[in-house]
Amino acid sequence: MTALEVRNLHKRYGQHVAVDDVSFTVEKGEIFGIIGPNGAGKTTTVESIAGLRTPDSGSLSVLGLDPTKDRAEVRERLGVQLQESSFPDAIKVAEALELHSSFYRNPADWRELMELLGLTEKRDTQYKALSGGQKQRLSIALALVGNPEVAILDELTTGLDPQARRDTWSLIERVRDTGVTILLVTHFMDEAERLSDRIAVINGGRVAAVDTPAGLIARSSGARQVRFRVSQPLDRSVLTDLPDVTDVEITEGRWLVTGRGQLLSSVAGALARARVVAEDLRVDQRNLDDAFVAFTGRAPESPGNSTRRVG
Ligand SMILES: Nc1ncnc2c1ncn2[C@@H]1O[C@H](COP(=O)(O)OP(=O)(O)OP(=O)(O)O)[C@@H](O)[C@H]1O
Repeated sequence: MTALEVRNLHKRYGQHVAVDDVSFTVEKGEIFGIIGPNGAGKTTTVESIAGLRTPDSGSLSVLGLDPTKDRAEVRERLGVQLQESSFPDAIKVAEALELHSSFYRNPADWRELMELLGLTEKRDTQYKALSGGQKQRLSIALALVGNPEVAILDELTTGLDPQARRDTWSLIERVRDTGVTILLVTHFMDEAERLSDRIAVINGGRVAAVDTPAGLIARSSGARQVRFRVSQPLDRSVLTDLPDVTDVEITEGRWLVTGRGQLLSSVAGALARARVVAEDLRVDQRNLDDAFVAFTGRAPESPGNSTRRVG
């Protein structure tokens, strides 16, 4: 069953094309990640889905509804955590949650959410006195307080320290396990890889690829390398003859085999046939950072650049 459908979305600000042509479909119950460089059009895309921006062309469907026409119904069934939330400075944590829960027909238990997000001891603290991480956790709680069927989380864990990030990931997995569909915009490749069932890579206002994290990594990886020592003499041609192998270097008894495709299993099979044991075997591990570079031509923003400590 489809939860979200984006077809040929196009949005410009004046002469500047923010979203050129974006299409993807999110199934019910999925965590769908969106990654891409700064300014790629991620926020414009998700804010259009949330009905907060009006696209110039293309079509959007949220649980079968049109977010530009069926605003009230979409608001009821879709929760949004935006990059920058603005609240009155003097509002207290518990007041904000109670107030927002009153906007919905079938809200979640706001006290439970406050507890889940570690905000109970800050319940009487004013918004202006919260740390960056606490404000972030409050914005997640507010996205979930309406008991939404779909939640949009933009920069979910920006501003959280490593432990708080991991706790938030567990929380999001628990939310997904209750059947909520999650659209997750993130700059953190570890977060996208850990949480997403599928990921869209957006670059220059277009979808560069949509796949599972493993699929993106597999599609992006060019050369792979395997390193090992051999238990007994081995003829180099045993490996250079393999179709997946492009290069073999031997330095001081250490073998470095470069190749593509199923390199590790090809090499392991050839060594086994030659009755040679590979010792101290290492395989270069490709991850989503490599996929990001391959599909966008840029390195992902380093988490260290934007992570603040939770006060
Ligand atoms: N309200 C606006 N008016 C004018 N230009 C805008 C507006 N909002 C976004 N843009 C521009 O549109 C482009 C896409 O912005 P958007 O925020 O959607 O990208 P993004 O992928 O979410 O970026 P980031 O990762 O930095 O949040 C950017 O060049 C941005 O400067």
